[in-house]
Amino acid sequence: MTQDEMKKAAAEAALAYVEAGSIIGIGTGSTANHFIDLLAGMKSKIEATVASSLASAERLQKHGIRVLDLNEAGQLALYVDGADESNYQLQLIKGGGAALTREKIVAGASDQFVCIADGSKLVEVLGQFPLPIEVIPMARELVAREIVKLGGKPVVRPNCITDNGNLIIDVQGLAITDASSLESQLNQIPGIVTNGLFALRPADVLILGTPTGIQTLTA
Ligand SMILES: O=C[C@H](O)[C@H](O)[C@H](O)COP(=O)(O)O
Repeated sequence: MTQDEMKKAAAEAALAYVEAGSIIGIGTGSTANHFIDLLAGMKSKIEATVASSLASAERLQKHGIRVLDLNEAGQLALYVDGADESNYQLQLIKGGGAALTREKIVAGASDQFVCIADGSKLVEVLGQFPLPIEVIPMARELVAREIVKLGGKPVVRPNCITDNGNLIIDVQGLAITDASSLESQLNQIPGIVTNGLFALRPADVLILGTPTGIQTLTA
């Protein structure tokens, strides 16, 4: 089974969490794209979606799935999205596709967060994947200096402007043993819009596609 087939298997398993008549929050990335494509097969059963990126909104609309602004939709029952890493507490690193801020907003507006990924994303300690941080452009150098003080190596992601018009700084070299504290600490630095740690609001369910089948972890 390829990595992409495992992503697709996880996305398929997440369909079981979709309740008829509901509005569903939709993440971003290759795994979320599988979920969107599969959701198209049951689009008449749901009311609408809220997308965490312009790319996901476009893909949903191409399938004829209704996309609402979050402000119109209110509290959502379910959010389905991928991740770059998860630990066993279902704390995540996200933002490899630069959509972390909108993803965190939609996850925060959802009662249940079902994360879908291939098995390689499950790790003991977060931080092998560089931590993405969305930064307002004028604060780039300030934020980079503060990250160095925290022991990280900041790398501005080339040719990347987020849907919100900001930069992404990827932070290498962090072994993240207290993800909640680091998430809060980073968000205190002026110019950081948000960081890619989803620890204060982790996933509720993690569905992993593995070579031997689906593995489901719950918080
Ligand atoms: O910004 C992008 C998101 O956080 C994605 O959910 C994450 O990068 C995982 O992407 P993929 O499903 O392509 O591995």
